Amino acid sequence: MIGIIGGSGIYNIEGLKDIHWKTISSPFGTPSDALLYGKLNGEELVFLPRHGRDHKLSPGEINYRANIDVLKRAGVTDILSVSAVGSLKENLSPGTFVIVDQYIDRTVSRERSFFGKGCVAHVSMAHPTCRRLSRLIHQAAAHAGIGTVLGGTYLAMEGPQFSTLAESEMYRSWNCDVIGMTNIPEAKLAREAEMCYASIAMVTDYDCWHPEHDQVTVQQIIRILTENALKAQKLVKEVIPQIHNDLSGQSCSCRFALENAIITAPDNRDPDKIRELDAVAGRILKKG
Ligand SMILES: CSC[C@H]1O[C@H](OP(=O)(O)O)[C@H](O)[C@@H]1O
Ligand SMILES: Nc1ncnc2[nH]cnc12
Repeated sequence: MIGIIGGSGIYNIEGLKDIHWKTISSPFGTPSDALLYGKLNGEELVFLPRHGRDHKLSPGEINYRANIDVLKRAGVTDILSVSAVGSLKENLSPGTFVIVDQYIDRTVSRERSFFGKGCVAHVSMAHPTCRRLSRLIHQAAAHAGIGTVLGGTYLAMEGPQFSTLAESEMYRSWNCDVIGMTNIPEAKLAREAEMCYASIAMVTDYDCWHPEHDQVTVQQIIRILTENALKAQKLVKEVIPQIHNDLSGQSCSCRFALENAIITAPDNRDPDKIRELDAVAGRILKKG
């Protein structure tokens, strides 16, 4: 099952048929919204608006753990994240789609793990997005005549305020490509939940560092997103069947991320914590 997390400006999936909203509860609290189930060209998917349907949650208020947990409970194996980002590179102009492959985490006040307090785990984040899914998106986009940049480092900032000029310059000196506020902890939690996660970052602005461009504003972001909405929807439509048909997903390493990650011995694990982890870590915990 494919799950799409829609960011700013993406509050539905066009052409989705047989739709219904379903509220799924999570031991990790309240997710951003109910899940929208539907079929796109006959293939079932679920959609979750990251900030809620009415965009009422700021990046730091989103319950990322609950979001990933309910997607896992819905049977989602592959997550496509769609996000608005600022550009930190001259050549990544507004309108460019970047398929993110690295993150630098500068967020400060978010729950970033399902584990701890009774069951400790350490997963690898060396390659934080799914390379298989990312390649499928890149190929499907090319097939649809949509140019995408395969690979790019996303600087995850806390927000909700945009960066200062000094911060923006510092992130540029770190060779980051794009900047946003939401992909972390989402990508970390998807990895802990053994789900494939890929991120389509749509460049909407040059943040505040570019001498020939005004500082970023929400109005500017929405204008660029509206201009690119069709392209994003087309890309999603193109890639869904490719993901469905890719049988190699079943053996993708993302799906086994917890294989050697839990350090707390079975006898020492807190039963309440284990119950909380029933969906995200069910596969591995059943093994004992
Ligand atoms: C409305 S602009 C800032 C906002 O947009 C991005 O969110 P998302 O990744 O959900 O598209 C950015 O990270 C900020 O949260
Ligand atoms: N410049 C920017 N900084 C952080 N998040 C963003 N989302 C879109 N543009 C952004």
